[in-house]
Amino acid sequence: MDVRGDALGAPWKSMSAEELENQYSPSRWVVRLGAEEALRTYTQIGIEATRRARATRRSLLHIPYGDSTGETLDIYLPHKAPEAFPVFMFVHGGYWQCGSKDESAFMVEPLTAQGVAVVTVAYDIAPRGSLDQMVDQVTRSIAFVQKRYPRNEGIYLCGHSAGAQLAAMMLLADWTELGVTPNLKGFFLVSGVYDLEPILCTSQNAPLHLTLEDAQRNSPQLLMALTQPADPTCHVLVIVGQHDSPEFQRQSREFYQTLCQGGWKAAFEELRDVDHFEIIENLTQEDYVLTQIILKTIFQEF
Ligand SMILES: N[C@@H](CC(=O)c1ccccc1NC=O)C(=O)O
Repeated sequence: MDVRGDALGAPWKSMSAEELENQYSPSRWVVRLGAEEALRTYTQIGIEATRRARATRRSLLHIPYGDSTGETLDIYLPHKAPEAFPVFMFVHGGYWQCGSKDESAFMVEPLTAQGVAVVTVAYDIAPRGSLDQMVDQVTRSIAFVQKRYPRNEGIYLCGHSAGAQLAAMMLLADWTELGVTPNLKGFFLVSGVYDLEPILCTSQNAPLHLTLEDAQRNSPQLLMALTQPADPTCHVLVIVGQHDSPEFQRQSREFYQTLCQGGWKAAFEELRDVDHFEIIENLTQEDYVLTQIILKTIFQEF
């Protein structure tokens, strides 16, 4: 392919190292605050939401779904937990090297108030875990939830940023060897990265040590082009913020297009006036547009 063709198909290939670093540093695109303050605020809101969730909701904390110390999850139950309920699982972001379930219970209050159980998933971030291990861990966390709540009214998987890559990989998971097919009814992929190759050229790769092969094996954008939907009725909503970087917006749009071409029931939303972090922070609010989209999807109110 000539240089022009390459740049058209993959505009990041013609970017300088500095520009690529910028495009893949979400906090630098926050307009309401400085980059460091934006990251601090995100963590604080997550910690506070988690504290409130644990104080006000019935919770089962640090439940192991596997043998590794990182393989635990938290379950937050609706108040008068009925026999059966939908389950919303959240896979946190942080470029596979930071973040934790213990500061990620943003959406617990509004969702449990409507009868939805919320599960926040921990996985072994780098340098302890490799990306292949993280994908395997998230797969097993979903199988664990299905086995624990076999009569669930649907599992809805949400991932943010790097967590959206992990969640998107679940569209391609092979459940046969786990002995259970989870009742996955919807995906919410928020401000994600679906083609990992550009990450190789950024400082984010220092603790990850991704090779080109690792990146390709874990890029749902590449893998999705080669597969058919396991369940064509499963909703996949690809969401990005107006103030996400152009590269993050391109990644979401192209992944959405690939999902459509592959026959998935996909939708795309660019949410106005929000950046990479505000989208998730706002899930603490019942009246936020994305909280409402999630509730409408779960309760099929269209
Ligand atoms: N150092 C990164 C941090 C970051 O990307 C991030 C932080 C918290 C949750 C998600 C994030 N992004 C992707 O996973 C930045 O520049 O914003």
